[in-house]
Amino acid sequence: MDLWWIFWLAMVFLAPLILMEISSTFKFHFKIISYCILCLTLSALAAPVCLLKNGGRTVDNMRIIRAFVRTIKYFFGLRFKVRGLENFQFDGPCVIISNHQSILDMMGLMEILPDRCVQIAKRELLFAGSVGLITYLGGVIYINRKRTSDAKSIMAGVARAMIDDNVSSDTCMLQSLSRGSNGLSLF
Ligand SMILES: CCCCCCCCCCCCCCCC(=O)OC[C@@H](O)COP(=O)(O)O
Repeated sequence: MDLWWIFWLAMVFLAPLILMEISSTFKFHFKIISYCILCLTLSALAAPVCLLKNGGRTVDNMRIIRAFVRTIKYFFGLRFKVRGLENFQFDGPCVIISNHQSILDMMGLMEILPDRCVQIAKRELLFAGSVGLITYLGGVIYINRKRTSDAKSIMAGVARAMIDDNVSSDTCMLQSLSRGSNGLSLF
């Protein structure tokens, strides 16, 4: 009986494990690619849940997206430590300005994301397959960074919506997700 297929199947699973032991560069890229594939897969799973629960594009879907994203840490054996959560208590509407460095930070963001928090992101995200779809369903507002006038008018619209929502400078919170700030830090 030809058992070569078992050998090749085993190699498909074993080769990455062996290469990860040998090369830290491979390990890094393998993990990043796995992370992206996981994001695409979870987005594809979360999209129908969002549509069934909330019917379309709404910030309420972010609760569902947040729950899906929070599972990613278990795939990679990660644990998050949040420092300064006492500075992150607020009653009314507010603006959160977060500093992030890569797509990996999204996991940390989702650990502390408050309910009904409308996010602003670069427009390119809309074209990221199922991730684009999930950001659309989650009510993300897109900014075209290549067209400053468009970006400005979108931001002006956001500002008007915030004024309508009674967000004043008193309720603005300047928080940072990066290390070393006085606000909130994620490790
Ligand atoms: C269920 C799995 C879902 C996975 C993805 C869900 C994502 C939902 C939240 C989206 C919020 C993302 C905020 C991104 C903000 C943004 O757009 O940052 C741009 C920066 O990077 C700078 O980019 P660059 O200059 O190209 O390095």
